[in-house]
Amino acid sequence: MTVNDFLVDAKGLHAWYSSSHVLHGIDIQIARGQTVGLLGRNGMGKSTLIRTLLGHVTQREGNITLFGQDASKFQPHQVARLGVAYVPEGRGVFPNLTVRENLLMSARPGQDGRNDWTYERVLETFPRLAERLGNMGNQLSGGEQQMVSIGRALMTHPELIILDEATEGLAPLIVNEIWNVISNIRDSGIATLIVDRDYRRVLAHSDSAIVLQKGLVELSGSAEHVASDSALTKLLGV
Ligand SMILES: Nc1ncnc2c1ncn2[C@@H]1O[C@H](COP(=O)(O)OP(=O)(O)OP(=O)(O)O)[C@@H](O)[C@H]1O
Repeated sequence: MTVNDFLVDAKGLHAWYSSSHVLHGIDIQIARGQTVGLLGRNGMGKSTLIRTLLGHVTQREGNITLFGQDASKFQPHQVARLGVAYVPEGRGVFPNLTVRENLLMSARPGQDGRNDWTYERVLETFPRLAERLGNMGNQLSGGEQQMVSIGRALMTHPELIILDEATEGLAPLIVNEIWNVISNIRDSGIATLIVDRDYRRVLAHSDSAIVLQKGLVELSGSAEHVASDSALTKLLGV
């Protein structure tokens, strides 16, 4: 694999919130089309790692290469422009825009002109949304908001989608639907970084995984390797 095959190649990442040192030298790589699971107990630094890669955490050190470019000092809009879509914890749906407006607001073709995730395809993928196109964001259930958020991300034709706790607090049937969509995304060749509490499902849907403990990578490798490591359950506190 050549260097350019990595969409994300970050080395020695440190991050702080004021004087609180949260990431202590993390390496993470995501190859084109690859799904990477990011695991760790609460407060171990998963969201901070994501927000550091995206440029939201400004007190940071280390080297971040995104799509072959030095992005160590990039701001969030520069990262988004490269083709990185972020589905944040809490979903980020606009409450006073309709489902239709939420989906269409940021739609754009991919870097290479790719336009396969059309509005129609998103509605086929999430039939529930097709029934609620005129509803406001704040009239949607948590699951529907999550679907809007993922649909909107797909309509930006990203090379990489980052899903932070996409199934958090959702009913089991909706959780299954979201995981099916995650499989479809993977099959369609979009790289994905997934954070989710259900570590078994994360590992079943990932090519590789990294497990954080107190801002450091304690375990990493292929999903099979991580799943079979006897340290895993202890690191996750399960
Ligand atoms: N905005 C912030 N200001 C100060 N400290 C923060 C902030 N966000 C997170 N932290 C702290 O940074 C550490 C890492 O938090 P982070 O949210 O990255 O963990 P996480 O692994 O994503 O856990 P969770 O699943 O609970 O979100 C924690 O100690 C947390 O309290």
